[in-house]
Amino acid sequence: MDISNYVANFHFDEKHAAAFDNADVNTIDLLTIDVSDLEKRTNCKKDELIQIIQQVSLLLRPKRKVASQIVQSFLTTGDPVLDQKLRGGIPVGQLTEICGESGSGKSQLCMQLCIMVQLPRAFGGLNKAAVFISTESGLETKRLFELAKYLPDRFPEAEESDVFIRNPGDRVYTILCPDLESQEHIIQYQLPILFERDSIGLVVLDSVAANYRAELRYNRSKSHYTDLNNIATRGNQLGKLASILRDLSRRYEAAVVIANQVSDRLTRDYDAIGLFSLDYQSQWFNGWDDLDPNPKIPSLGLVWTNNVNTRLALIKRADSATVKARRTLRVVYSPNAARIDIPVLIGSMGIFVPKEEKDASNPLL
Ligand SMILES: Nc1ncnc2c1ncn2[C@@H]1O[C@H](COP(=O)(O)OP(=O)(O)OP(=O)(O)O)[C@@H](O)[C@H]1O
Repeated sequence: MDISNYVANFHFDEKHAAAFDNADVNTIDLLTIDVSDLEKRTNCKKDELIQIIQQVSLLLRPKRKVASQIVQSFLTTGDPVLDQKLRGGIPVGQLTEICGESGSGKSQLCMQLCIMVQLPRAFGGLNKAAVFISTESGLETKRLFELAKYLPDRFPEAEESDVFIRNPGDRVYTILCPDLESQEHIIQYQLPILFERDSIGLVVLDSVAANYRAELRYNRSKSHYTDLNNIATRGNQLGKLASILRDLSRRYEAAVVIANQVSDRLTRDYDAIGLFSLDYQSQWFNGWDDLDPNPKIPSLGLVWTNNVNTRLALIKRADSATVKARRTLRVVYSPNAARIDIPVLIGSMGIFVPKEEKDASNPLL
């Protein structure tokens, strides 16, 4: 009997344990098969079976938590104003997606978080290591060092030694997975081992869509059935991926940040397709609406959207042709923060809210 997989220190008496083993009844069977069928299969008495089922059900009942007992912790972005607007920073124990077009700064923000997670808790870090899983090109270690070098500028009131990281690469595990098979293997088997061996506070997956786009794509010009099959397989794999990451993030109190690519969004005639159409409604969870200059759609569709707790979009501003480093960081949806557009800049120190915005949002900062 496999009860020890679910609860510790629960033992069936010898008679029932032998009966369940002989009838090949496991814990799930015990809780799901009709008790009369169990009675026939195991030759145990019905009232004894009911008693055992009640005991096991009680032990497996989810622990109740009231909202006030749930304490949400966050990893700092390294910018107090950005953290304030995100209502704390990057949530721990949840999945956060950062989507945006190429060059919008997704990897920059991910690398920045790999530095921040190493900081002491007093500065919003978790004093833990990061895992950076890349699917396209490896981690830019030179940039990682540059970001770490600017920590004293980010925390001017701190003693320099408190925010000094001599070798930021020492606490960032980097893994390159160039195809879907290695990606699945790494996330399912290697990542849990890393979590057991070291104190990990952040997992970055940069970017999630690359391998799915290459291997399980929707391609109308080929067989329609292959397309449908690919969509179903992809949905299944994405659900599994999110579930493993969510489980690890909760169990080990880590933040999980996933970079996602985008494709162009075509404006549609809503008079024709209706306001209840998915195309119209999706503006609220995709991040870009038709009023944005170059509307986009995050890759991987609805299944993935449903698996992500927080979606942040990095949007190149209309004036980014003149001021190249300007971006809008949009909270698309989040359990912690309202939808909001935050003007940010990408500079040598990483992503930050420019001074004039800081002054406008809080004159004390
Ligand atoms: N050392 C630096 N100093 C200032 N800005 C930088 C520096 N390095 C990169 N950038 C900025 O970051 C942008 C690139 O960001 P990043 O590589 O994170 O994009 P991305 O969204 O991850 O793109 P992709 O999807 O193609 O990987 C550049 O356009 C540049 O403006």
